[in-house]
Amino acid sequence: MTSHSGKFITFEGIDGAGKSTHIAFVTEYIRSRGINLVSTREPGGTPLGERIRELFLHEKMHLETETLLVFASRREHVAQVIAPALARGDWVLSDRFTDASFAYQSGGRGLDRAKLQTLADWVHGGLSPDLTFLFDVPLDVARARLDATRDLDKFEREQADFFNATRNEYLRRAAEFPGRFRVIDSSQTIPAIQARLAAILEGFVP
Ligand SMILES: Nc1ncnc2c1ncn2[C@@H]1O[C@H](COP(=O)(O)OP(=O)(O)O)[C@@H](O)[C@H]1O
Ligand SMILES: Cc1cn([C@H]2C[C@H](O)[C@@H](COP(=O)(O)OP(=O)(O)O)O2)c(=O)[nH]c1=O
Repeated sequence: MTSHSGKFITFEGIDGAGKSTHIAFVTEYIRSRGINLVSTREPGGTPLGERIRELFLHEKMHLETETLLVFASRREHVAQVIAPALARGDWVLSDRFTDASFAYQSGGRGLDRAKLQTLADWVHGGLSPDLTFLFDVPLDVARARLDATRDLDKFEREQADFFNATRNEYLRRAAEFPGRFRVIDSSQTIPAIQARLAAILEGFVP
């Protein structure tokens, strides 16, 4: 649906699903094919977006304020980073994009999906991911991995019901858009996951 020549790949999953671990592998895999790529993330990806990210992650606010902030960050990200990179023919790897807003703000928090769709139509400017990896894992596995590693942000401190609803919305989106989503069972070992990622990418890179 997009007119660019680069590819736009996004990475999604509940906190602790292993997204960061596997982005590194995919980045290396694509670079090794001689493709220029831009690695970025949301919320963030631009200097303004990174400032929004700090507010978004650490301040308490109304659900709709939170949603508007993340889409403001995304608008800047699309305009300054994603669209120009794709137009140059570079590939863009983004640690989260709009599916995260559906999963967290709608699935987890209960915002009306129609409002998110309106914002997405407004902010994307016709652009959409070509491929989305969803790292899917049961909540107890994700929590055990996170507890072992770091201080949690406000989303990571949420309760089990929130993360189960978030995960379910991701899976619902994956079923709705099977053409671009690849669901990865992240309870497997890292080498098993890498083998699956390589098999998917083999069919995707030129
Ligand atoms: N398949 C896996 N098996 C065991 N540990 C894993 C696996 N994937 C990730 N981890 C570990 O779990 C923790 C969280 O992974 P991370 O990639 O930071 O998750 P996310 O970015 O999705 O929050 C890290 O310590 C990481 O090494
Ligand atoms: C992009 C996005 C992220 N988030 C949340 C999910 C994560 O809990 C948090 C930051 O994501 P992330 O960068 O994946 O966190 P970390 O660096 O700790 O792995 O923001 C939303 O709630 N909505 C969104 O639209």
